[in-house]
Amino acid sequence: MLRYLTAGESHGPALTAIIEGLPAGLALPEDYVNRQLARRQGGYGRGGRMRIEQDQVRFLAGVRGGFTLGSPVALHIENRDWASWQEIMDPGAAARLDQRVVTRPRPGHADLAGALKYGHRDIRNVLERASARETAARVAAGSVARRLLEELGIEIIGHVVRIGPVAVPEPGRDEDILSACLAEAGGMAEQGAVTMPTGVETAAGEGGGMCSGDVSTGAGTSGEREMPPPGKFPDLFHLRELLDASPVYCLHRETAEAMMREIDRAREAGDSLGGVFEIRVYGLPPGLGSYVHWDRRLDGRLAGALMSIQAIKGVEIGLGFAGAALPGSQVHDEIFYSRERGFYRRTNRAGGLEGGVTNGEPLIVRAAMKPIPTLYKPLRSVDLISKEPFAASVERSDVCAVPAACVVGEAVVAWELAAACVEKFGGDTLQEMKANYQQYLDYLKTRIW
Ligand SMILES: Cc1cc2nc3c(=O)[nH]c(=O)nc-3n(C[C@H](O)[C@H](O)[C@H](O)COP(=O)(O)O)c2cc1C
Ligand SMILES: C=C(O[C@@H]1CC(C(=O)O)=C[C@@H](OP(=O)(O)O)[C@H]1O)C(=O)O
Repeated sequence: MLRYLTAGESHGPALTAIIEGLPAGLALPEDYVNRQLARRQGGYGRGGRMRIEQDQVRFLAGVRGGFTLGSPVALHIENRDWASWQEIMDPGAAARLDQRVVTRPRPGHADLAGALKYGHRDIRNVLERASARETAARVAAGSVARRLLEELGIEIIGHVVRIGPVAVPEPGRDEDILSACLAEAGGMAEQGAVTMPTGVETAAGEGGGMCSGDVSTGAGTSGEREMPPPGKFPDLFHLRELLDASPVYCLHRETAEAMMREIDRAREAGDSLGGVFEIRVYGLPPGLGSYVHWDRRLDGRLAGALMSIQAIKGVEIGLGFAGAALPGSQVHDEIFYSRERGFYRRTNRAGGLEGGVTNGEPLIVRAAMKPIPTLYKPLRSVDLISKEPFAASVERSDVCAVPAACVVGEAVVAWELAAACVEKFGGDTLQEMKANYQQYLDYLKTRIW
C-alpha cells in the first residue's frame, strides 16, 4: 500500500511529508521534485509570498545515493517566510501569541468553521494549516509518485482551460480541447503523435496496443475520428515546454492573454478568480482500479483526491456534466476490433475509465476551482470574539491560483495512479514491480489479439 501524510504550518519552519510503500531502487533526484515545486509556485495571479519562497526538497530518509531504499521516505521543504514569523509561530513557550491575532473570519476560507471546531480564539491557528501552502508538500509527494509512473511508461500532463469567465474555445465536432489548443499553439496537432519517450519498453515501445494516446480522442469530442496506431503519444515533451512558457499554463495563446487581462481586472477591483484545469494521463494499461467495491473504484479515488485540494469544488471525468444532457448514443464509446489494433475505440468520452477501472484510453479529468476567498476589498463578516460586524481580514493573498492548482492536480492524480499500480503490481523492488507489470502486459496481449 502506498500512503503519505503531510505536516507543517504555512509560516512555520517547514513542510514535511512521509511516504510509505515505495519499491526500493527508484531513482529519485531532488532536481526532479524541485522542477515540479517550481511549477507550482508559478502562474500569473500569485501574490507576494511566491517571491519569498524558493521551494526545494530535501530528503531526510528513505533515499540513498539518489535511489529509494524501500524504507519510508521523509522529505522536507523549508518555509523561507519563517524568518519573518519566528517570534509568532515559535513552537515553544516563547511564541508571541498576542501578535498578529486574527479574529475576523474570511467567508470562503476555513477560518470560522475551523475556529469553532478546534476551539481556537485566534483564527491564525486555523489558517496556518488550512492554507494551500500545504500543497507544496503534496506536490513533492506527487512528484515521487510521478517518477514511479514514468518507470511504467505512464505520463501526466495538465493545462488550464478556464479562468473566471474566460475559457478556451469550445472544441469543434471533430476536435477535443487539447488538440484544438495545440493547433492554435503552432500546428503541433498536425505533427501528430510520437513514440513514448520513457518507461517499460514493452508498455510503450512495442506498442502492445495498451495505450492509445491520441489527443483527438479526448473528452468534449462529439464526433468520431480514427486514432493513430497503438503505442503512439502526443509529443508530451514539446507540449510541456509550451505549457510552461504560458504564464497561465494554457496552450491557447489568445485565451491565455485574455485570462491574464481578466486577472489584472480582478486585482484592480480587489476581487479574485477561480477556473478549471484538465489533467490527462497517457500510457495507462487497462485494469487499474476495480468495480468490486465502492472504495476501490478509481473514479472515486481520483475525484476524492482532486476535491481534497484547497478550493476545488467540482470534478468531471470524460464528458462529465455535459454527458448528463446527451442521449446514451452520443456518450458511450463504441468498441471496435481489428487484427492490427486489437480492441479499440474511436472516441474517449468516458475519459479512460469504465466501471471505476482504466480501459486503456487516456485518462481525462477536470477540476473546478472556486475564486480565492481572501479579497482585498473584503466581504462582510462578524468578529469571532466581539460578534461585531466587520469587513473580513485581509491576509496577503493570491488573486488567482488556478495554474498552481493545476500542478497540484497533476500531483494528486499521479499519487492515486501510482497507488493503484502498487496495489496491482506490488513488489519490494522496482525491478520486481516492472517484471510483474510486464507479465500483466503479456497476459493482456493474449486477450486483446
Ligand atoms: C495553489 C493554491 C493557492 C491558494 N492561495 C490562496 C490565497 O492566496 N488566499 C486565499 O484566501 N486562498 C487561497 N487558496 C484557497 C484556500 O486555501 C481555500 O479556499 C481554503 O483553504 C478553504 O478551503 P475550501 O475552499 O476547499 O473550502 C489557494 C488554493 C490553492 C490550491
Ligand atoms: C504559501 C502559499 O500559498 C498561500 C496560500 C494561502 C491560502 O490561504 O491558501 C494564502 C497565501 O499565504 P500568505 O498569506 O502567506 O501569502 C498564499 O501565499 C503557497 O502556495 O506556497
